[in-house]
Amino acid sequence: MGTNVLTSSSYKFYTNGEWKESLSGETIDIKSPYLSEVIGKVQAITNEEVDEAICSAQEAQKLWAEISIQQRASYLYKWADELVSRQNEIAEIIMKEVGKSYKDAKSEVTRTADFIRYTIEEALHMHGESMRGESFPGGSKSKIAIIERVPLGVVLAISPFNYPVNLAAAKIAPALIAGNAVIFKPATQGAISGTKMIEALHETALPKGLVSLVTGKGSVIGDYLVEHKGINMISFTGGTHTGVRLAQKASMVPLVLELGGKDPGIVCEDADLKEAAKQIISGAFSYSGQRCTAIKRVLVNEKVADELVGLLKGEVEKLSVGSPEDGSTIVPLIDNKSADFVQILIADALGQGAEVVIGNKREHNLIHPTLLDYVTGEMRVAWEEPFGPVLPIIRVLSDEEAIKLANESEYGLQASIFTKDVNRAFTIANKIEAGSVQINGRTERGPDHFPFIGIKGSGMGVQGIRKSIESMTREKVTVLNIAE
Ligand SMILES: NC(=O)C1=CN([C@@H]2O[C@H](COP(=O)(O)OP(=O)(O)OC[C@H]3O[C@@H](n4cnc5c(N)ncnc54)[C@H](OP(=O)(O)O)[C@@H]3O)[C@@H](O)[C@H]2O)C=CC1
Ligand SMILES: O=C(O)[C@H](O)COP(=O)(O)O
Repeated sequence: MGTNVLTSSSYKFYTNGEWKESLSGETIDIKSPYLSEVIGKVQAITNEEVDEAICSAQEAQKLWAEISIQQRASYLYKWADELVSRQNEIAEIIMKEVGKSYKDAKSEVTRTADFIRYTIEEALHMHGESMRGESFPGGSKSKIAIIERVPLGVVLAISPFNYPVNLAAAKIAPALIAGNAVIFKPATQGAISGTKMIEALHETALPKGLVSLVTGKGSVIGDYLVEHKGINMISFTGGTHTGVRLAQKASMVPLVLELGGKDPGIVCEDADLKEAAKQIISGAFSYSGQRCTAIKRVLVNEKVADELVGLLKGEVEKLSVGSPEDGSTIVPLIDNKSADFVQILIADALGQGAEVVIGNKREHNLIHPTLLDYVTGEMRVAWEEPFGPVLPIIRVLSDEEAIKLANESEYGLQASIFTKDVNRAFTIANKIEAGSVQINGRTERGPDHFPFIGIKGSGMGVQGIRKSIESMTREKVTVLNIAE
């Protein structure tokens, strides 16, 4: 850390194997969330440039699907190696661009390299199947179906700001190994990190046109990309509002959507409260709560609520607050608008009788970790995703009430249950409407080969290495009729 890694004030977009400036002549300023300065500009590309990218992707994909998976793997292994060798530079850019601590940014890069390698290995070990007609009444033994997975074509990968490298590569790697081409649209705040990741991919001498980096505001080029007839599959991670809009615009293409969340941490009266408090605070406040999987509300049994609140407060007091350059856990939010939104949720709750346990302090877009007690269902913070460091505590009288409140949410990403009674944990888990339920642990996406699922307003389809590969391929059946 320390040297200035942002060497170019204006970053180019990437298509057909070349780095280009947009003919629009327009760029977008990328302002660091904590440095109060513009750290670079990215191209605002035109619809015609999107067309060119998709056209070259279609061409390149045909040949890419023809070569062997071992050949495709060799490019991706090189990509993983390149990322590792550039980890310090990329981590520093992630830190500056999205305000994530250097340590977390670095582990995002190494996690990405691990992800790519595991994706290759998984794909190498995925095989088709065959079946004979004789199993069905009247069917014949001489009819054999060979069922293989084939690529879908051109995958549109749209990623959010909070994991600008990892969540993008988590789409690009499975798409490529399965034989697809990729149009990658990074979050604008995150596009420089995305550019660096694609520079590493470019170093592998990947065939021209196979991957394009298209930069520009989602509100400007998003619909054009999503509705484009040359796109055969969309993998999107981002907010629920954007995802729902996208689903309405996209027609007749498979979609995987990983969206927002309001993960509850349910604490039963028999829980190990000390451990629960640790897990909840780490789950809620890492990277200032800017994680889809952050614990975003605590539903605690009234009998142990006072004790838990004391323990939670103690854990919050240990959190470091400040600059990502100092390795702080609580860092300035991505922009002022996001901080304003968190502030509105806090003010609404306080106006309706919630009590501040700790926090509710703000310096520009840095919001100190805030615990709110006595939150009720009337308050917005009980239901809305803050994407910031505020954790509401709702006191409940029973497991049934906790389950009811958990399920009344529009979201269904994950939930955590804290109890020493495994039967009780399963009884609750079975009733929770969420993609995943964690028992005695914080909500989180990893390890990355686990299926990662959002239901209701939290998404559609499944990610996770094998599931991502499956989502970017389809089954194809070839039937052999042997002469008898
Ligand atoms: N379930 C999951 O796996 C995850 C979910 N998330 C969710 O993402 C949100 C935070 O990320 P954030 O980046 O702010 O999310 P946004 O929804 O604002 O943006 C996500 C991506 O969508 C793009 N986009 C914006 N408008 C359109 C459009 N009309 N058509 C197509 N694409 C568009 C954005 O581009 P641009 O930046 O240019 O606007 C960005 O690349 C939170 O709600 C969080 O919960 C985050 C991570 C993981
Ligand atoms: O954006 C997010 O929040 C991630 O998908 C969650 O990943 P994590 O649980 O590994 O932080």
